[in-house]
Amino acid sequence: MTAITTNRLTKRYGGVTAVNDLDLTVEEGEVFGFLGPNGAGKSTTINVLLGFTSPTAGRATVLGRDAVTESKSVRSRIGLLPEGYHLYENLTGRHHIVSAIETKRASDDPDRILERVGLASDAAHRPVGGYSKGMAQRLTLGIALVGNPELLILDEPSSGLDPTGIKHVREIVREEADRGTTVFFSSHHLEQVEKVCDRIGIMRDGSLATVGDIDTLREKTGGNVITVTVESPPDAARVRDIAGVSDVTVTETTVRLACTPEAEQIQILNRLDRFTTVQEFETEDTSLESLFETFTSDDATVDHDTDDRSGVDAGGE
Ligand SMILES: Nc1ncnc2c1ncn2[C@@H]1O[C@H](COP(=O)(O)OP(=O)(O)OP(=O)(O)O)[C@@H](O)[C@H]1O
Repeated sequence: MTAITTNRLTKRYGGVTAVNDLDLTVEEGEVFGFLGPNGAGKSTTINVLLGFTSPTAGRATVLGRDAVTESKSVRSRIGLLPEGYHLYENLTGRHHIVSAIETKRASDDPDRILERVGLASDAAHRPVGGYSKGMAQRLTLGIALVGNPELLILDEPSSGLDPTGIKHVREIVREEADRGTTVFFSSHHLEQVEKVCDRIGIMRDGSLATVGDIDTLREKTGGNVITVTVESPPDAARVRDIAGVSDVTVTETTVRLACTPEAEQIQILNRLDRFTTVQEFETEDTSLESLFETFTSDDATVDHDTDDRSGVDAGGE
């Protein structure tokens, strides 16, 4: 079973199309990074998945149930960390966890959850009105973990967290994935996404611009960057003419070569060696940040053939 499937999902607000014909599939047990620039339609999609808003057209299925007509039963199986979760200032952190356990009719040990999210016992007994942003975020994550949810929907989970907290979120996400939980992780924190997600989908203007694991996306967008240490600077124009080189930056001691996806690195280095002496080289992977730019910049094109899984559940549409 897939954890999330949307088929031609569309949501319009008046003249604004927030989500446009979206086909998305998230497999059970995967950590899926849901990315996109501001206004791309991420929150609207999440709101449809949770049954908080109805689609204008199309369908969303979550944990095998219809997100609109069976939203209550869907929500009981989900752990949600929404952006800007409302906490009750006068209640303690522990009290929040206890009430979440009662509401979900779960049997969790509240202290175990507080310990998991790194809220030390004295903090857990203080009213949350005095919490820092990061402590409030840890508590919200704790609330999401109540009841061993089958699907965790995390909207900007690293918001307000210090580097230790950010690492801690990653560890919790991996632990949850290891016990079979599906994690739907929406974030602008690309470094965190790159470290924790199995697959990512990048939204743009309400549709998926691309989806896949990061290595596959790297292959699609092409190329690596090779930084070469050289004996003397070669003529940049001649280096630029080497087949497979898309961009060149020359300094006194280095040549930085952006290569096309199909380029043979060794041939490029051999050619470069004719214009200078290659001493050593290093290859860098394209960062998720530059992939994100590739798929969301104004001149980016939507990658139509990436999600081969979408068609399977889309009833052949
Ligand atoms: N309730 C609403 N009424 C009118 N327009 C809305 C509403 N909710 C969202 N929109 C519009 O839909 C589009 C998508 O918004 P959405 O909040 O889903 O984007 P997002 O990807 O979550 O952005 P961000 O990264 O800024 O949170 C935007 O143009 C937004 O203005």
